[in-house]
Amino acid sequence: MIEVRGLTRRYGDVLAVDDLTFTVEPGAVTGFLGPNGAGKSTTMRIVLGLDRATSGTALVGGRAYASFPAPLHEVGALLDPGAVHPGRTGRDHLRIAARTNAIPTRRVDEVIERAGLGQAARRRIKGYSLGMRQRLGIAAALLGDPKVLLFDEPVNGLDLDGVRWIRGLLRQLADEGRTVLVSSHLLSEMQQIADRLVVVGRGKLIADTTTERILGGLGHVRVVSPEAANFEKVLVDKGFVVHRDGEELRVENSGADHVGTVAHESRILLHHLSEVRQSLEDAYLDLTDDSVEYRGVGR
Ligand SMILES: Nc1ncnc2c1ncn2[C@@H]1O[C@H](COP(=O)(O)OP(=O)(O)OP(=O)(O)O)[C@@H](O)[C@H]1O
Repeated sequence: MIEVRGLTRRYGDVLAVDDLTFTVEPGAVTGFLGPNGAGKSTTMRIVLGLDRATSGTALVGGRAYASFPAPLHEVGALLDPGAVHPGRTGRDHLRIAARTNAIPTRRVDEVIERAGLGQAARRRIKGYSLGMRQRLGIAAALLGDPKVLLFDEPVNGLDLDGVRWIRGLLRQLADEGRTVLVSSHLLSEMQQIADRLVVVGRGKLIADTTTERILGGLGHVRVVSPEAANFEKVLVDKGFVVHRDGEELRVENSGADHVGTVAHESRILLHHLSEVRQSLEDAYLDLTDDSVEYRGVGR
């Protein structure tokens, strides 16, 4: 489990992380979603003891990263896949990491296999494609068989096969009961990968819930009825949140089944009844509307 409490990180005038609180539970893939500069990498770096918090805490299994005697056994991370010695082979890179962390060498071959590095493990890293570098980074993250894994933008720059492979791997790791936090600014990608979403913008928490609820909760029901004014009153009396525009109603946070049932019970004639679901992308843009640091002209 990862517990972030009141986390704040200031760099001079920039408030990179602003009083952020969330928990990442085991057994699920949690997406850490936000636009560029939202503070995702900074938060992950603090969890991994690579940066200091200005205030607040970030704990793994109830402890600070720095307090682990053998951190690779507790937490694995893919941060910057470029941060490796280019002249070494992938296998040597992993062997050195294993040796310095008292991990048996046979584990190196296991993670090479799990990460699908295959024969590439015996080649020098400088000849690796981005996809191979990502796989090597993931092999390194898995080396200590940790219960908690953090992946910073793991699908960046990967082709479709690579993206599919990462999706499958994240799912397996979560199914094994591990805690999996994966950051991305790719909303469509998160929709396919994550069970839960922690959404951030400008260092602040915007939402922390299931992916489904973000999608479903922001949807609404559209109704067209010649008796719209009457139906509006009936719905409001029953506690629904309704907006009316002539013969058209917009019923928030509900489903067509509920609204249809109320119409039937009240003998109200409907000409149209449909659920309008937002894509995560639209939902996300709505949520972060005030929080996007850089936005292209013309949006
Ligand atoms: N070492 C640093 N010194 C100064 N400012 C920094 C530093 N690291 C991050 N920042 C600033 O903090 C803010 C958050 O950056 P961060 O990299 O954590 O965001 P992010 O959500 O990971 O974005 P991206 O998707 O672009 O990686 C940005 O405004 C960034 O410029």
